[in-house]
Amino acid sequence: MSTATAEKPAEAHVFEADVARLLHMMVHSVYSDKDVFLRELVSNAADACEKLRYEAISTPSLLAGDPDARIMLVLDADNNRLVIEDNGIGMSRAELIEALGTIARSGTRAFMERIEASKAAEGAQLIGQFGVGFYSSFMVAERVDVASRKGGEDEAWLWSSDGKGSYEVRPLDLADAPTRGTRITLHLMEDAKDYTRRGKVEAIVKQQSGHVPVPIMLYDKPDEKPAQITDGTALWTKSKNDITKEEYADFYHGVSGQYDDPSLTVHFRAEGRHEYTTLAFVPTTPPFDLFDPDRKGRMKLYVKRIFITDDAELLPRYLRFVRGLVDTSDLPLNVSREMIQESPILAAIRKGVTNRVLSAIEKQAKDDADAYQTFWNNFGIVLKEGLYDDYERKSQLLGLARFRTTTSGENQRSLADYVKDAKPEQNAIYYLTGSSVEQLRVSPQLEGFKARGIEVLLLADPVDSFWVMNAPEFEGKSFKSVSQGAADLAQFAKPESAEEEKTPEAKAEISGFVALAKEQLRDDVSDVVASDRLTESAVCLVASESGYDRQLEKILAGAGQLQAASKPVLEINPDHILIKAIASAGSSPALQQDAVHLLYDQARILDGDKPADPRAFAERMGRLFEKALKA
Ligand SMILES: Nc1ncnc2c1ncn2[C@@H]1O[C@H](COP(=O)(O)OP(=O)(O)OP(=O)(O)O)[C@@H](O)[C@H]1O
Repeated sequence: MSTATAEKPAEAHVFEADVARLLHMMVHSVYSDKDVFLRELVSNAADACEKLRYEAISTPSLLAGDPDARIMLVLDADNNRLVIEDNGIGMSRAELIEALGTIARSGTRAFMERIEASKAAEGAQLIGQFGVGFYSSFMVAERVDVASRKGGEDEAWLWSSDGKGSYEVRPLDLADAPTRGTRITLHLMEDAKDYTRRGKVEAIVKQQSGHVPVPIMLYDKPDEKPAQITDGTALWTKSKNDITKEEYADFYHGVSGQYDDPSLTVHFRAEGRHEYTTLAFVPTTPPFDLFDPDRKGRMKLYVKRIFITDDAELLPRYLRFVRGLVDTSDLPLNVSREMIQESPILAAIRKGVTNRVLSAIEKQAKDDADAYQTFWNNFGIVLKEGLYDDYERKSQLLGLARFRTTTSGENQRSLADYVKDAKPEQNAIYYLTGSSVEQLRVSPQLEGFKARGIEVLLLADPVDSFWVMNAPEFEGKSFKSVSQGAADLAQFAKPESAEEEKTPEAKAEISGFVALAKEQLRDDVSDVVASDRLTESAVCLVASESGYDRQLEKILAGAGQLQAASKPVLEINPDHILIKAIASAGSSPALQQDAVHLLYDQARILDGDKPADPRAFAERMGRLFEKALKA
């Protein structure tokens, strides 16, 4: 019996504003690679088949007489149409409206900003990554009809749109709908007629979607017999030796939605206590969502080749740039959310996969320094989160870390390099944190270290301030900030141009100066000390031995997480000409006082801060200029 197509009129809906904007952009931007629409539709069709397989575990009747998943591509050159049909889960009326009228994903706005600013090629890559796949069909079609019947239901619906702001949904006669699943008919634009050519479609599908785990059938014409063009064998189940580099790359494109080639491929089968297969890739270019606040990984969990979830956190967050999957036969197919979180089997799998991925990265570091450097430039900042997060693997991760240092120039050095070149008497790894390497390089705190030839790590990523606090020793050496506490430089031989002994008068003048500075700056600093840290600059600020590192304090204050900032210590260079001159200017106390405050402000500016009181700073400068110019 026919459904009530005639009785129920089509309902008109307007696209959610974001969808309308997105569609406008898709249609009006000239992407170099329109072929991606096919990859997106085939991938949705495959997902729908996987969802059905999953649902059928608890409700076998859903498969009713048609148990084998398939995707059908029908070429219809006479009518200028291309049809993509699957016998998967299908969509109800509400699901059609929800899935094809809105954009559920949170990253959409960011996507649109990126796509508006992007070049053609990048735009095409972004489509897949942001999960706006279906809408890409409007790049080639002037009208798209989606006929769908949800598994187990006895009604079917037709969604239809020209992509220009609105769409219609109406009931569909069951005879005109797939028995189960979704049929998408693309009414191709004049310049997209080529997508009815067998050669073209077959080549694109094999290249882009050759490894989707559902067989794909191609019909040359609507009523002809189909040919199977891909066999639906999951690539990861094949032996490594039977897989070419290109096949891995194709698979990676599909699983990641990225268009670059993987820089590392990790494929292994674990046997023994737990059985699972992992196929994981490290991208060459960083995925756009690397710094999403949720820091979620994108590894997919399969059980016996059935897709279960991409939310199983199969790798620690600091490896969230890795894309791929784990397929295990050790979990039941109806594994629940709670089970995913608590399963000891998954915990063991997580550990195993993490170890394998890290060893592959370690191997690359050892065997191919250039490739590893690129890896580190892309992902080092994320991997370093593990130095903070992953207690067990801190030492291993320290071994992988690379740093800019006072001696590295534009290169980066490992801690093993650092330790190898350290002074024999040196028992610490010195570092300085800040907001940019350029600023750190000219920091006065480094002078005494540079003068004595002691290398200092320059740490400019925000995460650096956190992990160094609890970093374990590396090859017997602990981490020590050069901007905190005493500089412990006395143990190292002084440079050749060391100062001669000071006269008692000179010593008295310096102590007088220190006393004056303490008195004048008592509200700003916790102490004023003469030190051997400086060789060129007159002053610098350091954190007290017991307080937070200066940079960490700034980060915490910026995030509103600091109750009360601690006062820094002002260190002075007793050999500096300016200090000597001010110290001996006892006959002009007003000038001396101004100079002390200006020195303090100078130290703040060198630290990347503003003067403590900009107005007072300007006035003091003014007085000093006046005096100097009148003299
Ligand atoms: N053939 C289909 N069968 C069933 N549902 C589908 C089909 N095609 C699309 N959908 C539904 O429409 C939604 C939107 O699809 P779209 O391609 O725009 O994004 P997505 O598939 O969610 O994201 P991504 O492309 O990143 O996987 C899907 O999540 C799915 O619920």
